[in-house]
Amino acid sequence: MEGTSIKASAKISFLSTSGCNFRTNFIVRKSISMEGNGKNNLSLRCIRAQQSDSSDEAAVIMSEVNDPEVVLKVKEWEVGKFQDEIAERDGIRIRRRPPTGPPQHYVGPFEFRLQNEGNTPRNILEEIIWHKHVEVTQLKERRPLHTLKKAAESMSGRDFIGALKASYLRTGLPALIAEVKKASPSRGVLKENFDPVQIAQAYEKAGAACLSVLTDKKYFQGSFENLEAIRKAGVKCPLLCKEFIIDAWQIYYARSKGADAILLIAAVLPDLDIKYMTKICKLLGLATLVEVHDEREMDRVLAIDGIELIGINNRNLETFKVDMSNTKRLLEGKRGEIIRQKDIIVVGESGMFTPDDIAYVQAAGVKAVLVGESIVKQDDPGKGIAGLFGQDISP
Ligand SMILES: O=P(O)(O)OC[C@@H](O)[C@@H](O)c1c[nH]c2ccccc12
Repeated sequence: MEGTSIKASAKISFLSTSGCNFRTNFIVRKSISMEGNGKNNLSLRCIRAQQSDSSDEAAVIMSEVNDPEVVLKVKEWEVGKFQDEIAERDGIRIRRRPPTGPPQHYVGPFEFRLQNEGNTPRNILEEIIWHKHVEVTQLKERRPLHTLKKAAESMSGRDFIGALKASYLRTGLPALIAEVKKASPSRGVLKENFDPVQIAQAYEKAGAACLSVLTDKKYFQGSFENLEAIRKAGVKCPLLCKEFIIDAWQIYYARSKGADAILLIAAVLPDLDIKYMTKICKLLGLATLVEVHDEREMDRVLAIDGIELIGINNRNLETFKVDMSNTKRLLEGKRGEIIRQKDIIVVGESGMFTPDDIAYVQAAGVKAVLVGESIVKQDDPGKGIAGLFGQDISP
């Protein structure tokens, strides 16, 4: 337990269960790295995957050993094991889980809190991701991938990117992805009497091309029930499931609840994850919005084949600072050229309140905007949209 500082004197240090896991993990990692990378015996590695990790993915990998898709799946499994190393190589600062175990330990009625550099999140995004990791691990136990897959594959989807393009052609203004957002960690509760279906219907009527529905409970007071309810209420706008995705399982889950698109955050996901998850989305007929915040993330995403939709977040998810010039900076010069060549649609995200804001990001090159706070806060979110654009954009 070297390097562990115990905050209060009454608190006791002990080796947590996760400490044991790490040791097991270490042994597994060692044996895998001895096999080299990439070209070694695939099935041997699959068997090892199954032996070392009783997860669903390993079972799926085993059942599809002869499928070319398996290569990617094994990669995904590897990403799980080598996550930190791969993430570091891609310049990712967000760690997927606390390196020294969760910060809280419950033993019977007692809570032990060990705090040290390793188990305290460095910023809000990291805190969200650590929480998501626990949440998804629990959800996956209740709904294994193979049962979920059937539900996801039986859903029919709407064309998210097509709707954005059609709206841009219709209005000559950036297509609106209107966000159904009750609260956020940076702004607190945005709307007290929050009726997600009513808001979604008002957005659609007022000219939104697509909707974004927050599904994270703890930090955004969203839910998958909201997503499902909006879909079932007959709203025709394609739906983006606004979730912190760290595991392919979540994509199938989102689809089974009615999503037409999902968000992948480049600050969180290594290239390998982005490639693999985009591939799954294509198989399921979902669009992928890949979110970047800085030049490095933009360059990583531009180097990945098959990306059709990139979001530039004006809000830094580590500090909450909003800076609209971010969109402009990331679209200047060579990057803008590549985006045009590849025919990628860029979505300006966050912190837009006025027609001037819209004009500013449109001049920078975006063809769509993702807006939550400024419209959801209005008594009539439909009127909020007209206010945001300075004109009625309803169809
Ligand atoms: O409410 P705003 O400032 O208009 O922002 C909307 C949207 O861009 C924001 O909610 C968002 C962008 N990327 C995210 C990733 C996770 C959670 C939320 C977000």
